[in-house]
This record gives sequence, C-alpha cells and structure tokens, in this order.
Amino acid sequence: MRYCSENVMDPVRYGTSLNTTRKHALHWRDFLRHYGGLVSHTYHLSPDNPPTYKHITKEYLKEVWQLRVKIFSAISEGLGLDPDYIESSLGVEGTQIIAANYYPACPEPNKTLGLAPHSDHGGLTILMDNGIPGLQIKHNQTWYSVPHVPGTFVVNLGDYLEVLSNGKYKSVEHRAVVNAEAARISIAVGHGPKMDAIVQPASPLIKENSESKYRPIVYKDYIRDQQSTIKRGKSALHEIMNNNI
Ligand SMILES: O=C(O)CCC(=O)C(=O)O
Ligand SMILES: [Fe+2]
Repeated sequence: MRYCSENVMDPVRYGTSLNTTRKHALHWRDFLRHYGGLVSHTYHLSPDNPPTYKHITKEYLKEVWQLRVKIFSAISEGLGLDPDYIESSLGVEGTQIIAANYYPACPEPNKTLGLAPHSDHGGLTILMDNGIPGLQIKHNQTWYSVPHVPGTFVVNLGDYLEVLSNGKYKSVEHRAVVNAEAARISIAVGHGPKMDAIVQPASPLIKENSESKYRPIVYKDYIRDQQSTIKRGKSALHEIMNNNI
C-alpha cells in the first residue's frame, strides 16, 4: 500500500479505480503505474521489490520506446508530415507511462468491469498481456474482443494523436472485462508529450479552409480532467472539440 494514491499526477501510483474518493462503481483490478522515458526525473522512485523489477522494466521500456519511434514515424508519413514530425512534437522529455494491471478472477464477471470504457490520453499505447482474453474495443457502438496473438503487441491510438491529426486518426475507446476462471495481467505503456506541452492539431494539417477541430489544451490539464473525474468513454476529448461548443 506504500504507493497507494488518489493523485493522478503522482510519479508512482498503486490503486484500483480512477477517483475512488467519489462514489461510483469501482474496477475489478489492481494497478501500479509509474513513469519511464528517455528523460525521467522520477524513474528512481519505481519499486525496489521484487529486486529485479527496476532493471527489467527499464530494459523493457527502452525497447518499447524504440518500437514507438518506428510507429510514430510511419503515422507521421501517413499524415503527409515529415517522418519525425510526431516524435519531435513529443520530444525526448515526452512522457512514457507504464501501467501494470492485474484483474483477479471474478465470481460474478457480468456484474463488474476490470476497467471502464476510456481512451488513452497519450499518442500510442503499446500493450501486452498474459494470454487471458479481456480487452475490448468499441467500433460503431459495438464492443469487440481483441484476440490474443502470441508474440505480438496490441497498439492503441490515444487522444493526443487524434488531436494532432485533427481527427484523421481516432483514438480507440476500450475497456477490460473480467472472467470467473483466470486472472488477467496486462502491461500497457503509453507515450505522450511532456506534461506542459500544448495538445493541438499539427499546424501543417490546418489549411486555410480546414479548421482546427480541437481547442488547444495543456497536456497535464487534459490528463487531470480525464482522470480525476468520473468521465467515461471519450467525453474528455469531446469537451475540447470545437463543434461541441
Ligand atoms: O488491460 C487491458 O488490456 C487494457 C489496459 C488499459 O486500457 C490501460 O491501462 O489504459
Ligand atoms: Fe487504456
């Protein structure tokens, strides 16, 4: 319980739901999350126990960072931007956040959720799990289970990328369901800009007759808004959309 915290900005946090101080249905999950990153001022605060944890996560986060560079480069090109456009917008001080999620087997899985519907606030989340199904994504108002394919990662697009692309890419709404038979573990690593970056569409994508669909917001304010309240689905993103005024 040493890392138990309600402050979404704490560098190392253990918890179950978002915002447990408010009365609402909690998640069937435990999580531990903390920062990684090329430049992380708080990495040393991550757990010392088990003794191998720090070293293994550090190596893992470094490898995942390499993968994210490649994916961001491909997406930048796909948007007609310079290949390093998104990477530069994030910068070496950009955030990398690892969330280790543990969903115990649940005697009444239909009465709860491991994680309620949401989209991730960063650009890309690179996720692996222990092979037990549970992740679902929403498409056209229907939930679809994401199959586990051994040896692969699941990559989720987040809100930062939806805004940067001025809506060309959509962040994926997702949730985690639980089951009665087996515990599920997922390791999600999100990648966003630095905390005081302004989240806004890429300027080359805003032409004279194509207006910005999103209002600029400081990344950490967006995270606070999304995570400190009982928001669900993509409602935090909808609030900064211009057609939502
Ligand atoms: O457990 C999963 O598959 C999803 C985890 C997730 O969405 C998150 O940590 O943001
Ligand atoms: Fe997520």
